[in-house]
Amino acid sequence: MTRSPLTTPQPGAAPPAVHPEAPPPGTGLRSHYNHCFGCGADQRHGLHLTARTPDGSTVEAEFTVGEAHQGAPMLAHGGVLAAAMDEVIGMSVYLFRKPYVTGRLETDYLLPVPVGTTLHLRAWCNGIAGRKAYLEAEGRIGAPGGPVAVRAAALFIEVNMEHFAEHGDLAAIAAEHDYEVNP
Ligand SMILES: CCCCCCCC/C=C\CCCCCCCC(=O)SCCNC(=O)CCNC(=O)[C@H](O)C(C)(C)COP(=O)(O)OP(=O)(O)OC[C@H]1O[C@@H](n2cnc3c(N)ncnc32)[C@H](O)[C@@H]1OP(=O)(O)O
Repeated sequence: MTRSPLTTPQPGAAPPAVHPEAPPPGTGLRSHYNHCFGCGADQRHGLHLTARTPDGSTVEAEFTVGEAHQGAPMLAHGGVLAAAMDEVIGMSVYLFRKPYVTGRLETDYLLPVPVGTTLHLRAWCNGIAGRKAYLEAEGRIGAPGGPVAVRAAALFIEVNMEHFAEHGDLAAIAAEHDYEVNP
């Protein structure tokens, strides 16, 4: 991965520990929001990623590139692939049971990805320093051990739920999460 210093764990960053309330190994992860472009079942234009964790600290998902995801004829749009990486990384950091948002996302495109391809996505955390989580993901063509087509490195920043209340629609989130809007 060609990464910038901004997505390279800073000195003193600690390796992440599996959260005691993380889903057990082998468990599927539920969508964090029904209308999410990445994982929401009710978002008809979305990517519909469904993920699982093999070990409570990393996440795996598959994304099949469809006609709606084209950039060049019959080839995946780079921005859509970046969205898939953003989503799978977001799912992996949510295993730590805190709300995070993407601060920075870097993407390497190594191979063209034709429509109809299933990308096998994997995301993991390289370290945590305060509110900053340093994460990485890859997308492999056709199989978990297939050729790497996309790599991403990201810096996610921990926020509080008020972030979503102030800037978005906390009530919509609270409808799906165990969170009181007006405690
Ligand atoms: C949906 C809610 C559901 C809730 C349920 C639970 C949560 C579920 C969680 C996950 C599920 C999956 C989610 C999938 C979706 C994918 C994720 C997205 O697409 S998120 C959308 C795109 N991202 C934004 O909209 C962020 C917009 N930016 C901001 O709001 C702010 O800039 C923010 C919060 C990122 C930082 O602002 P500050 O004021 O809080 O903090 P400051 O002091 O600026 O930064 C803190 C530290 O981080 C560094 N930093 C911040 N941004 C950076 C950047 N872009 N590059 C490098 N460093 C950065 C700073 O230098 C600072 O570092 P130093 O502590 O001084 O060492």
